[in-house]
Amino acid sequence: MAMFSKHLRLSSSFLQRLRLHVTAGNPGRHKLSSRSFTTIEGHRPSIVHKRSLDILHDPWFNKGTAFSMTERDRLDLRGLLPPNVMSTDLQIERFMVDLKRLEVQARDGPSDPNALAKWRILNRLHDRNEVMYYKVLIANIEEYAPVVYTPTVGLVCQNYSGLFRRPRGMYFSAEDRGEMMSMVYNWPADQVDMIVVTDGSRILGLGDLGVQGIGIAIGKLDLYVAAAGINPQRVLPVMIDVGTNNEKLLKDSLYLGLQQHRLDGDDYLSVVDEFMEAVFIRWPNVIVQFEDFQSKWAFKLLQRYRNTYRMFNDDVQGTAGVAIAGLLGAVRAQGRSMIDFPKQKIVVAGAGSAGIGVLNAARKTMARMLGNNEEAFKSAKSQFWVVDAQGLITEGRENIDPDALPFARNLKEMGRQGLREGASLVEVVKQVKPDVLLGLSAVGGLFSKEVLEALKGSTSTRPAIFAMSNPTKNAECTPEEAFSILGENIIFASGSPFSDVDLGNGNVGHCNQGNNMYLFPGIGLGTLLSGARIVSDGMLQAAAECLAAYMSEEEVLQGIIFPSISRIRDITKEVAAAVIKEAVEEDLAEGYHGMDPRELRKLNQDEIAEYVKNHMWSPEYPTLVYKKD
Ligand SMILES: NC(=O)c1ccc[n+]([C@@H]2O[C@H](COP(=O)([O-])OP(=O)(O)OC[C@H]3O[C@@H](n4cnc5c(N)ncnc54)[C@H](O)[C@@H]3O)[C@@H](O)[C@H]2O)c1
Ligand SMILES: O=C(O)C[C@H](O)C(=O)O
Ligand SMILES: [Mg+2]
Repeated sequence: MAMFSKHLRLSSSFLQRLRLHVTAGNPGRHKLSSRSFTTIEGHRPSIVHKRSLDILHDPWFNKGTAFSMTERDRLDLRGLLPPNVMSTDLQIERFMVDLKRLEVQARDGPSDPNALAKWRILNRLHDRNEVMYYKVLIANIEEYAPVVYTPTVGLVCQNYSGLFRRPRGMYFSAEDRGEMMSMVYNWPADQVDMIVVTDGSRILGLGDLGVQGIGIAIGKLDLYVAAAGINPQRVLPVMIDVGTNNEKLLKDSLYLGLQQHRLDGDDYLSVVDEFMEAVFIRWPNVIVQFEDFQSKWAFKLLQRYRNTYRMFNDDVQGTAGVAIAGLLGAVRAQGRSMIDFPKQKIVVAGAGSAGIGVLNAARKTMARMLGNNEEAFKSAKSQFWVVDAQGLITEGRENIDPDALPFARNLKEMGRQGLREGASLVEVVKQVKPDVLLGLSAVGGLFSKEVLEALKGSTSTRPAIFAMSNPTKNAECTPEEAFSILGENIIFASGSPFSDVDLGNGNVGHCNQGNNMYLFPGIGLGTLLSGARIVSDGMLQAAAECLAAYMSEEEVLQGIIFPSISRIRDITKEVAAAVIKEAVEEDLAEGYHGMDPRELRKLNQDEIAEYVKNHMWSPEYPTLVYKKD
């Protein structure tokens, strides 16, 4: 209680400060009828309490050369900008010419040497004009998602100390213990819908990058805005800095984070607990996405918070859903029905947060198809062989990780199969002859020539290879390697983007991007708009099934099992609608702003889709109106 009143005091001084800042039209005040929807994220004027240079330096309000002359007069901007008033289109064109200047030498494949330079140009735009930034990103998502997101975001995190200019997001460090409840009021927005938080301990497949991991939270939230239409004023990237075990960073005098080894045990938990309590006190309806936590904590934190808070872990749960959709697509691509999935033999390389997440979800999906009982769940286990850094995981493993234990193979049975504890990946592939080889190991090139040669013995009519580790150099193999060794009759997906492969006979080997980006934005948006108190297994399952069903029969037969990223806004809308529907069915939905749960329950499928669409923010300049304090 004492803590709470301290807060309220801080909160009122904070509010005063905030009044100096922003009062963008509050969409929450609009009452929705269940049958007629107004455009919520529409184009009402924004009231501003500042003028002149303060506006030009504010990325929320800045329009740069696009300010009309009347608006320049109204806001005391005349003379502060070059006189030529530009249309938004011209403004974007001028920016794109600058960005594309790097293109000449940048067309040499996925490891684009100018990627970091492009990120810098885009980041500078993000800092000075939010609307324009998202307009550029959404209109060119295929080209620039790989810059603001995987793989370039990995390079950005690795070099963050050098790239850091203007802060973005919040940092909660071990030194802030006891202060978080008040610190959280230092953030200027009264409404935050989405937080992506990391502790920087496992950034993509690049290991512990400490405080520099904030880049991944920023990149994920860029996709929340671009794909899910979450209003960029209501997203918050967060870094929980409990130290780093990266010896290089500990010795680097330019490192921006706490230079101490990571907290562990109860000390670690107390920091994360305090952070969760603080953000949910200030923003009770926020959704917190956990991102790139080392496996050791990923599962524990998920279990600790998932029944109390609106949160999910993207690497465990988002990845699982995307993999399930891909695995079902791979069955369909063999010309078989999805219900044949429980017959697939699946070898998984990697038993970390992502690998175990996928295994648990795949086993449950098989069990559901086999009758959804204990027996079905038991028998589904026999379809998986899991290989980690120490080889095949069996019950003979000493100090086995409890999360991997359910997938440990029986030693005797393995003996009969010609395998043993710790058998190498190539041995496992040779003996098992799997339908699917799925990598979440973070080891680039793990699917070596030898492993891919062994996969030629697969009993599948169309073997599937999922090289899901990120970024690009950590992919277990490239599509060129896969298609050149196994021929064209395979399904290929990678976590980071690769180009399709010219097979030289007029055919193209399709490279799918199997990345959790196809689910997390829709899971977040659906949870937000349903007002579900928690993110349930059923909601996650509905999201995965929606993605699986999104691809047409024709596409799947061509080996296209995931949509192109250019369709990400559309797929996200559908995923969000599926999540809302499930939340309503499970009686978890508590509504959102003007849409109360009873009204939500009355909506049919099309109306839910419309409700989602109308709540997606689009980058358009609002008219600014000055109001004195
Ligand atoms: N495509 C996606 O959407 C997606 C989503 C999440 C994670 N990932 C990627 O998955 C990778 C792993 O993430 P994580 O959180 O599970 O990491 P992690 O560190 O928790 O797990 C890595 C696992 O790989 C195993 N491994 C290491 N060397 C191996 C080897 N030679 N052979 C077989 N297994 C080996 C380790 O023993 C461990 O079990 C990362 O590269 C990450 O970027 C991709
Ligand atoms: O960030 C990505 O591209 C996917 C995933 O969350 C990962 O950790 O690799
Ligand atoms: Mg991740």
